[in-house]
Amino acid sequence: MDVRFTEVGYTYASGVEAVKGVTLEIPSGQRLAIVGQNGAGKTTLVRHLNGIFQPTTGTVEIGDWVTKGHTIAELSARVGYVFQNPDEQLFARRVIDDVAFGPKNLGFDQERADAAVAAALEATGLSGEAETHPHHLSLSERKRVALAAVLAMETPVVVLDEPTTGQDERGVRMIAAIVAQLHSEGRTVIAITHDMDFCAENFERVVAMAQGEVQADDTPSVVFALPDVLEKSRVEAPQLARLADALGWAERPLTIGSFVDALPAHRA
Ligand SMILES: Nc1ncnc2c1ncn2[C@@H]1O[C@H](COP(=O)(O)OP(=O)(O)OP(=O)(O)O)[C@@H](O)[C@H]1O
Repeated sequence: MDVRFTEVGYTYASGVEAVKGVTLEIPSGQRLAIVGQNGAGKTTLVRHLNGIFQPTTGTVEIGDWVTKGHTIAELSARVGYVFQNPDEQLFARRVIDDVAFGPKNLGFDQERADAAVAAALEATGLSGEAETHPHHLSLSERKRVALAAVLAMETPVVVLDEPTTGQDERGVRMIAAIVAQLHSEGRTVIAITHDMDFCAENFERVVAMAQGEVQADDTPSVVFALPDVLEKSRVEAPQLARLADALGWAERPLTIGSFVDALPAHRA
């Protein structure tokens, strides 16, 4: 399902203008990463997608719905939103109840709900924790419970706010596999991330933000080669690009695959 921000502005009651005139058209099935320094307006922007925020100016559309005409409950059938902090999202005494809440609420029949919950627990590596109290899990596991709770809702749009923060290598790989799976199912994935390696490996489009505005909007190869944008958004290029730079290479591979491909040309 496609998503459209048109000239979106958002000003907090405090007077902080957190988002200024953002226009983005995100086609169905795209994987889009939003990057930028703390306070750039990333979270404020994506919170418009599930109706938590309504734009002060402009419009936000999810498929054929303008968010202003729909409740948060209605929007939750189209947009699954995984909070940066799982403790803002989880409330049940057992992992399985947190994950089953969304499908039940959306009116899935029992068979579909059970299958969706089992698949979400499996994808997040939590099948063995179904009966556990979320508070007995680590923060990184609770983040995966929050992710599972959204996956189980099978929404056409999935928003991930800092999905890899606090995850170990295995957790990051699990999340990358989930992004790939969502993509293969034609679902739209929008993620905020500070992890540029994760961004370069898993997303075909990067929006860099600073001070509430879009500074660049292109493929990772283009955005990570714009020094002014990186500086203004306080973003560093992925590690492999910095390694290539340090080695004196002209090209800037962003992923392990492209680095390996470039290697033979540099063997003396
Ligand atoms: N509840 C709020 N009330 C007033 N101002 C806020 C509120 N939440 C955020 N802001 C301000 O809005 C601006 C954008 O913040 P936002 O959290 O959207 O940025 P961000 O890019 O998501 O940052 P981070 O990477 O830290 O999550 C900042 O100046 C922030 O201080």
